[in-house]
Amino acid sequence: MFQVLFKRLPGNEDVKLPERMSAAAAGFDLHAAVAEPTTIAPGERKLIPTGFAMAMPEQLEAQIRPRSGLAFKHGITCLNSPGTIDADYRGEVKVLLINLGQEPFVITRGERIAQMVFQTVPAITIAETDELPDTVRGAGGFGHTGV
Ligand SMILES: O=c1ccn([C@H]2C[C@H](O)[C@@H](COP(=O)(O)OP(=O)(O)OP(=O)(O)O)O2)c(=O)[nH]1
Ligand SMILES: [Mg+2]
Repeated sequence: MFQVLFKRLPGNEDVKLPERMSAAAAGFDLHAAVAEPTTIAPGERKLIPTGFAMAMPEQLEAQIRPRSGLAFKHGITCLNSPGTIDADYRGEVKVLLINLGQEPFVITRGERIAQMVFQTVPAITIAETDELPDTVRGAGGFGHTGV
């Protein structure tokens, strides 16, 4: 079990912190902390504030992913999906949305705009070498096994 800390940023007492909408949901829904209704025009991207900052153990990262309902119904998705929240980031979590639909989309304060999924990050060390271990695949890739 990992403990994650959420800190509301000033002026956002009315905006819900990330929450699971079902007991075993993988994603914690993120709420928009826009001051006023914000329109994303077709093809436009906007960075949407969430009103909180966070701290998690360094074995974790958090991924910001789209909500499938918004994607399906309105073409709203995360441009940098999945967005990466580093364990040492203490700034406001923001969601980079893009409207791939045909209609303008209006985001209202408190609306659930994306979801955040936690993942463990393996501890690794890096070493430089002149020789890599052989494999059957070798350098084959990009469809070399056929379709
Ligand atoms: O959807 C996102 C993606 C990133 N971030 C924050 C947290 C993350 O830790 C930081 C940096 O993100 P990233 O590493 O993806 O961006 P970068 O362009 O490499 O910026 P930096 O040079 O600050 O790492 O920005 C968000 O709030 N939302
Ligand atoms: Mg980075």
